[in-house]
Amino acid sequence: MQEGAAHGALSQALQLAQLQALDRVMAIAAFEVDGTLCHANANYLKLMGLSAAQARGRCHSSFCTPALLGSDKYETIWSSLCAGHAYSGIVERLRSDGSSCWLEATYSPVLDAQGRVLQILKVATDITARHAREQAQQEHLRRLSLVADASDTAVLISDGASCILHVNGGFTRMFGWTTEEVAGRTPIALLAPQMSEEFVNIYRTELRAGRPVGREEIVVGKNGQRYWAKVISNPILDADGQWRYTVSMLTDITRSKMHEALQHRVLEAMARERPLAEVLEMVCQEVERIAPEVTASILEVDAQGLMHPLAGLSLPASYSQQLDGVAIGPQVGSCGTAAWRNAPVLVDDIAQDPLWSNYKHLILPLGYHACWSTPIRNSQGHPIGTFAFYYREPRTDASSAFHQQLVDACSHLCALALEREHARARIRQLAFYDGLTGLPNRSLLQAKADQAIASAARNDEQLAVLFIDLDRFKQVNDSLGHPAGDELLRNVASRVQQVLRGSDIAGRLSGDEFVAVLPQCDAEHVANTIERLQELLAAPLTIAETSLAVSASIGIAMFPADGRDMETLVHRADMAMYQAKSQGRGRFSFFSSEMNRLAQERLALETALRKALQEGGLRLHYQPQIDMASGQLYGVEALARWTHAELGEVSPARFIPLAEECGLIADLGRWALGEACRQLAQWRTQGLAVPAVSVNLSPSSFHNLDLPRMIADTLDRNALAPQDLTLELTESILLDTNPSTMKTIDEVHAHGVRLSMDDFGTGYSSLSYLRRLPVSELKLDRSFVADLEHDEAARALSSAILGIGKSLHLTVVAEGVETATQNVMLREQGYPVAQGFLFSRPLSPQDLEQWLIRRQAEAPALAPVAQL
Ligand SMILES: Nc1nc2c(ncn2[C@@H]2O[C@H](COP(=O)(O)O[C@H]3[C@@H](O)[C@H](n4cnc5c(=O)[nH]c(N)nc54)O[C@@H]3COP(=O)(O)O)[C@@H](O)[C@H]2O)c(=O)[nH]1
Repeated sequence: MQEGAAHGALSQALQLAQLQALDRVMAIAAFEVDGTLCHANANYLKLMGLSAAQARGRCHSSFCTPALLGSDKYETIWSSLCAGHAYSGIVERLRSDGSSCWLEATYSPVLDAQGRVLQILKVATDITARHAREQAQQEHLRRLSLVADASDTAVLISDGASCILHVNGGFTRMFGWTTEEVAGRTPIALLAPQMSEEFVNIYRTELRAGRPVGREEIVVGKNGQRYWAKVISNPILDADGQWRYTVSMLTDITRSKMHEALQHRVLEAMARERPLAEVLEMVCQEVERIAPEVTASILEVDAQGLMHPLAGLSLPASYSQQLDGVAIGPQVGSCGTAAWRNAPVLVDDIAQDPLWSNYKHLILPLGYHACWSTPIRNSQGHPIGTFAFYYREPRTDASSAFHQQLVDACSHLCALALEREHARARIRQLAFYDGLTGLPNRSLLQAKADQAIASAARNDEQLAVLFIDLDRFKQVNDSLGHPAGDELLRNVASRVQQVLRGSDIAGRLSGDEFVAVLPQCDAEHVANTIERLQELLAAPLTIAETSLAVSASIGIAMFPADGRDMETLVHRADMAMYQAKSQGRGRFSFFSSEMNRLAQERLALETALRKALQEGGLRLHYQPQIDMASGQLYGVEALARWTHAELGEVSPARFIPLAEECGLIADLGRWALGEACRQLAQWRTQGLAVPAVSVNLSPSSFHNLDLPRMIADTLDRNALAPQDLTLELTESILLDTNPSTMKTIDEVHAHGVRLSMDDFGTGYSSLSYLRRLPVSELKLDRSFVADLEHDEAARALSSAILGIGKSLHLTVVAEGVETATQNVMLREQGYPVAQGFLFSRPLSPQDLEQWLIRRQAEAPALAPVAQL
């Protein structure tokens, strides 16, 4: 009994201790069945932020969140408690300050002896901090999984046996499989079955050793879609260093990899100047390596719209050859139509598609059923080729995305290679061919001729070089304009080519000069060829609505007789051409050694003349011009003289044309002007009355727009008036089409310098021409004067010319008066001025001074002139 009482006391004490311990660590509260708080320990009050007085009478619902109160849950739980059922859970409650706290709580109904619920006892622990941590952790995990699933990187987790455990959303999107579909399968067998066993072993060894493995691989998805993927596999080891998992990440690098794989090789080949066909074949091979299910082909489309196979060795040559030269069009298979439309053409069923109706018999026997062709465009967007895939198996949607990327990469590269080739061809054309006629230019002609000459030398054969110069080409150019001249040259080039053999070489040197090289050719063959050429050239030709009679002067030099190299042969053929030209139009002439001698002489003379002009070796003589009425000096004409050290006196009739030909005439004119003005000024200083000086200027001197200023300076420098100077022009100036000529003439005239038309009556003496030129003087050509005494017509003409001059208020000077009879006749006709040996030959300045002094002394006897 005592023992029992002791045991009971101990048990009570223990219960009390437990309750006290519970009371110390837990928050405890008791609620009436209606929810009124009837007891709360210190922990509870503290947790809820209440004093005992504030807690008293509060209802349980006042601690609950509006969300809980608004839901059915609250009523359900409370009813269940009131029905005697306990409830445990994590609950959110509101403190007195409105903040929320999280409790791990147990609600226990307190029953009376009859089992009726008297109160609800709540025992709770504050887990607010833990709850916040867990929430944060969950959010972190949620975000992580979002990253994993939302990322485009495919992530795959496999175990140590390489069996797939999990794939992320990115994997599913990229490859089409969900985790459920691929769990348990090995990644390599699934994605890259082509991978070698050797690599698989290395791969596993590395992972087992804890080392990550990275590689770039072509991988295949659920529907056959292919990607070029960058794969990084990271092994996850456990605490014991055992390989437990592998996390592999696969990134789609198809586009960049394609560009890299293709561009690397192709651009390198281009940089190494490999031929176009080789570069494009490389593109096809690379494509077929990346996508073995296709056969690639590249065609070029030329400027005429004809197709030419460039690459695609996997297609039989017999097939490609049949496409060569086929014109693009609206129904010309996939390629011809793609180039025609300048848009991709995809034909999935060649057998049925009308685009292939004329060509399917070529391709179907080869086992191809589909063809996808894309135009290759130049930088202006025009089709210059096609890039095509031929398929033996039906195409799939999955593969076409991959193929599209290949097409994009390749057509760009092909365009680059083709455009580069076109640019090179254009450069070649510009560098070696004449832009106007398309004939080889001087450089190419030289190179080809060198080869032909070397071959002729080796085989001991003759070879002819023809120098062809069109007759009167300048006139066509000047009268019909340059476009007409160009057309004439193109036409002549084509006619020259027509008469030549395949082995002959034709080229254009410059202007209207062509050269032809005829290998294995004797003089007879040359003559025949030239005869045919002249006949062909003479065939009617209408340019700019004008019918032209074309002829050419041709010079011929023969290898080896006339020279052993092209330079010599062309030079000698040129000399022979001059010889031919001097004989009239449409002639030809073979080179001779006499011609050569003359040419050498001419060259020597040219050199000496240049030197004389530079070193003051030229002089001026002056021929008096006489006023017929008074017998007084009217003026003097300055005439150039040159005494050559070996040749002696060289006639101006020889060195003036030479100066024209070798471009010295403008310098000579400048010198003559300066010297004549200087001399006139000097005479005047000496007190000699020389009224004016005439200077001969060639038409080319008037091309110089600076001539008027130069004349004005010269006159100023010598204190002369403009009317002291007369410039003698020849009628050929009327044919000069240089735009500067008329402007210069007008300016010189406006300055007050007189202009005289020399040799009048021999050339283009037309009144309309004369009116255009502001001349003050005409000089009757001396041929009329020479014939005056014996020729009625000459007399009539000289009279008519005088009439023309008078009607235009021009002074007419009779040239070349040698006899007194001529002089009388001219005076009777009314000529106001005369010049000729009768009065004086051209004289040196000193002789002219003596002449003047003598005349002045004899003045009474000399005037009138008839007394001469
Ligand atoms: N552009 C330049 N042309 C010039 C210059 N100096 C001369 N020439 C031209 O050269 C041609 C030949 O000239 P030249 O041998 O001096 O002959 C001139 C006279 O000597 C000659 N003449 C004069 N009177 C007579 C004569 O009674 N009988 C006869 N047989 N010949 C005579 O005529 C030439 C002058 O002719 P023209 O100039 O037409 O007045 C000649 O065309 C010169 O023009 C020069 O510096 N620049």
